[in-house]
Amino acid sequence: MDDTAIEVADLRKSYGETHAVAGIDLSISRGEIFSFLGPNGAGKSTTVEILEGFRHRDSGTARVLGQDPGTAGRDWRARIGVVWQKETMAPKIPVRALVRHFASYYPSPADPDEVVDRVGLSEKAGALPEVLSGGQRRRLDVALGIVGRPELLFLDEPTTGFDPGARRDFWGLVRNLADGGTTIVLTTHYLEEAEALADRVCVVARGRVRALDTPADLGGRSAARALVSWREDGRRHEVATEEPARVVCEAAARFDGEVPELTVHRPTLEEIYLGLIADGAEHDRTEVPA
Ligand SMILES: Nc1ncnc2c1ncn2[C@@H]1O[C@H](COP(=O)(O)OP(=O)(O)OP(=O)(O)O)[C@@H](O)[C@H]1O
Repeated sequence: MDDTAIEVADLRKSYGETHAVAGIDLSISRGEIFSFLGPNGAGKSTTVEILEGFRHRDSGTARVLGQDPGTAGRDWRARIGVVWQKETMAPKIPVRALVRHFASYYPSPADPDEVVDRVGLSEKAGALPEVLSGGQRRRLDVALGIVGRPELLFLDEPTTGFDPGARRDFWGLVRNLADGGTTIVLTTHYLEEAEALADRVCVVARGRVRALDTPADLGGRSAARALVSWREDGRRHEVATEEPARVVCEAAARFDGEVPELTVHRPTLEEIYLGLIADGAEHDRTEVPA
């Protein structure tokens, strides 16, 4: 079997004068958790909807599970799960019955009861969707997205409205799915979610890929200097260094033990991300003079 789940080259889509997707190239491996990050209006949803086969591209090539999403048929669609950014329209059917109903659309679905349990809705299995809380409603969307046992699962801001515990449970669920071989394409605005889950993150801004790498290496993060800071002689000292361990050891030797108010700071994914977005804005300004 081909190891590539998604391959796109020079993907483009405009709405009138808005170049929502302005030439995107990327490749996603089977079993990978791949995360899109980017500011509002960056072109993430448009890209993902083209890959899901719900939006037509203007130009470029796209292969998703070996087929062109613009022309692929029902068999292909049954291999894909989607959790939309907006709530799925749910009829007045209780949670468990609804998940069972959705399961009946797929050739080899998961056990609906197990799915309800996996998303943490067992206690609400008999409730109508309309009485669920925002976070519970979102979990129902996730249940409907995974009940067909998709090979490829698109999650568009899946944890909006989740409390911190539910978010961590959800991360566990996504990791389990990926361990079982499901390819996951996650769009999120939560940097910690991308960091916790993604094998690789793709920063998109103004319809283009700004950076694509592992969370640890994105934008040169792992090679970036650390900031070591401590209190000595009544004032704060700060050293930006590629060798934080050496700086800490030297300080520890001087103090013969604990170093007062010692901190070692490495750039967070959020700091790297904000830098990439700012760099991109500069780049765009030089490309398109006001
Ligand atoms: N149906 C549409 N008609 C016209 N313009 C659209 C349409 N859909 C999206 N756009 C525009 O295309 C650009 C990219 O939108 P898109 O929804 O892909 O961004 P996004 O990165 O998913 O944003 P967000 O993080 O806010 O969901 C935006 O400028 C948006 O206004």
